[in-house]
Amino acid sequence: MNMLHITKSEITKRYKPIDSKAHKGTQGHALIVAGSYGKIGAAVLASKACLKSGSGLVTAFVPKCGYQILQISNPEIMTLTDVEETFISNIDFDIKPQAIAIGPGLGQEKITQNALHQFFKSNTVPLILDADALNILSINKNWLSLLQPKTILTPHPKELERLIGKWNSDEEKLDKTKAFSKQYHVIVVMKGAPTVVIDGDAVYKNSTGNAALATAGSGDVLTGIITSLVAQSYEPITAAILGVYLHGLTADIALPKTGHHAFIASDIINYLGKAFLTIENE
Ligand SMILES: NC(=O)C1=CN([C@@H]2O[C@H](COP(=O)(O)OP(=O)(O)OC[C@H]3O[C@@H](n4cnc5c(N)ncnc54)[C@H](O)[C@@H]3O)[C@@H](O)[C@H]2O)[C@@H](O)CC1
Ligand SMILES: Nc1ncnc2c1ncn2[C@@H]1O[C@H](COP(=O)(O)OP(=O)(O)O)[C@@H](O)[C@H]1O
Ligand SMILES: [Mg+2]
Repeated sequence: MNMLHITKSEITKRYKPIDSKAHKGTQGHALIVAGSYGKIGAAVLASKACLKSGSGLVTAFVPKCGYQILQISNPEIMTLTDVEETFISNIDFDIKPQAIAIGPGLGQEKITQNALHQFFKSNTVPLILDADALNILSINKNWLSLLQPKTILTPHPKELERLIGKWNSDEEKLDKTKAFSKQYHVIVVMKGAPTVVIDGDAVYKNSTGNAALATAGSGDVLTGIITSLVAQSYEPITAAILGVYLHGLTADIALPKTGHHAFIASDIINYLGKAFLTIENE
């Protein structure tokens, strides 16, 4: 099988140090479309992880109820709001991001589903889809053909099952995911222990991470990391591989200090700097 282990040496080959002449305008602008009433935290986590992974500018697009939460919890992040108070109804903005994430905490209101449909019909910006964006696609499977090639999907096992149906073995799960990836020309980040990234017949198995990551919001953070790397002009497949490696590495570095129990999704964000330094110092 065409399976590559995502080891430190594979990562150092792909990592691009930040240019000494970089400025916020060259470090990529990422847009995070996320959150609904009660789940604005998902938007906070994803957008903060995005900023802390190197994007020069990050904008969060949230329902109106998320405005103050975003601005107070993350002063470095710009915030755009939907016309609706508690959910997103129309993905409309006048910025030019280099990568867009949609999904964490989004909810599945019918109006939100329609907003996604309209967006998919016209969008040409590299896209990362997670959580409710995946659940919405699962109940509207004919919209999958609207996605641009190399769109990144980051399902956990339940979200993957909603997309591709049940499997009876790991082999069948892999085969079905490869077939799905080929049919829609998308990259699938099969989250789990370990996370496996699928791009058609190419399979990349991650080598970092531990059970400390089994905590609310850790997937929202991964979405932010991968989106940041795409905004910084990494190829989508490289962003996916590097993103899952860094995400897992934060937990490996933190574990001796935090233990499994007390590690939370915000700690992934706190340890991102140390994870990047591990790669840079190779
Ligand atoms: N602070 C926040 O605002 C948070 C918001 N979140 C959002 O909440 C929404 C619901 O997400 P959920 O993922 O909780 O709901 P889902 O219904 O999609 O997934 C939960 C189900 O998936 C199963 N599952 C998850 N990971 C699994 C694994 N590794 N192996 C086997 N089964 C697995 C669980 O047992 C459960 O049955 C999403 O929009 C998500 O982004 C969550 O990320 C948690 C934090
Ligand atoms: N036992 C584990 N070992 C390694 N990684 C794990 C483990 N449990 C969870 N993770 C990682 O944590 C993340 C969980 O994502 P997800 O279920 O979407 O969380 P949430 O929706 O709460 O943000 C994934 O990246 C997954 O690979
Ligand atoms: Mg999730």
